[in-house]
Amino acid sequence: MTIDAGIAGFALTRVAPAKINLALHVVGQRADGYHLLESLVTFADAGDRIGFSVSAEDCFTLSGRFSTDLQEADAAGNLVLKARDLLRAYLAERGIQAGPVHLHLEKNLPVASGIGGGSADAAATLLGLLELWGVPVDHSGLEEIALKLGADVPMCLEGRPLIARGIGEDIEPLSEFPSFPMLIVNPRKAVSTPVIFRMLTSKTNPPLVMPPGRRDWIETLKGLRNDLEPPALGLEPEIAAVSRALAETGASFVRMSGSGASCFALFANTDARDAAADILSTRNPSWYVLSCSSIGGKADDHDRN
Ligand SMILES: C[C@](O)(CO)[C@H](O)COP(=O)(O)OP(=O)(O)OC[C@H]1O[C@@H](n2ccc(N)nc2=O)[C@H](O)[C@@H]1O
Ligand SMILES: Nc1ncnc2c1ncn2[C@@H]1O[C@H](COP(=O)(O)OP(=O)(O)OP(=O)(O)O)[C@@H](O)[C@H]1O
Repeated sequence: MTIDAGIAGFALTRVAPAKINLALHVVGQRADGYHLLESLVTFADAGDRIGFSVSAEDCFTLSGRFSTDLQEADAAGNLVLKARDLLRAYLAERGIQAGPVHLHLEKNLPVASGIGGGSADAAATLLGLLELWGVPVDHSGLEEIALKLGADVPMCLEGRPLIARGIGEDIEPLSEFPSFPMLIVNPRKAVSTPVIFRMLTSKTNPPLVMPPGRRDWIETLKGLRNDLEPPALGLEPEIAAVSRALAETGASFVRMSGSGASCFALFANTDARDAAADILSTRNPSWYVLSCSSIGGKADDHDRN
């Protein structure tokens, strides 16, 4: 694994979008220790990028603002390479030989930050390799590979608003969820997902209930929770500062995503989001601030700019 110039010149590129848990209810625990969740999820229109080219031999290169945070890790532990190897093994079992590839990861999302960067990379790698290799894999086969890579990978394959249940594999698309101007802010403190799950005091919390009929989505979100927020706040108090700073910008809605420490804010329009991004970046130069929009299902009447 080497750090190199970048993603230009690849045969194919794919964005691996940041995942946002708009709400995350922990409703039980399986015998193997994994937690049962009910999560309302959307995705940003920004994230990591992955480049794909056919090559004489397999290779993996990295660039991007957060690439050095992954350099330390064993290259074989990178979810991009795990996804390549699992897909190749799945195809080999079915008599399909998948040739060597050069994969490039432009790591733009902070690592271990609750926005599923590694899971998004794994999902984008699966989808990109299928296209590069020109091989057919049915949806259930792909979901089976995805779940082996991580509980968040099946939802990242979907990449659109959805409700996830089970440990994340039971997915119901939410076509009516709109796009929102959004900020994602991380205090640059890595938070370990298994540690936060272990810190949970209650494993059986009230379920995620969606009100019937036409919804005010912001009011709906306010009635839901992220059950991982209290333990994450206990471990990393700066999450409270991020959340407070976002709320003070006048955002319509603020919450922590996943196991933290990233928080997100939804805004009524792009002007309000851009003004908030300027203020937060100036006052907190060490924080990671991503100005983007969430990807909508169908209806999209929230950005009145
Ligand atoms: C917090 C979330 O990001 C919400 O979407 C996910 O539940 C975590 O998904 P992920 O990072 O892809 O999780 P994995 O890589 O599969 O698991 C990491 C660790 O998190 C814990 N884990 C994860 C998912 C889950 N439903 N219950 C768990 O208890 C387990 O200790 C597991 O060993
Ligand atoms: N391509 C990758 N990008 C990010 N992390 C990776 C990658 N490959 C392996 N990892 C490892 O996976 C762990 C989780 O990283 P990730 O950034 O996906 O966390 P996260 O955003 O908290 O995920 P989630 O929201 O799914 O819990 C890190 O400790 C990191 O070392």
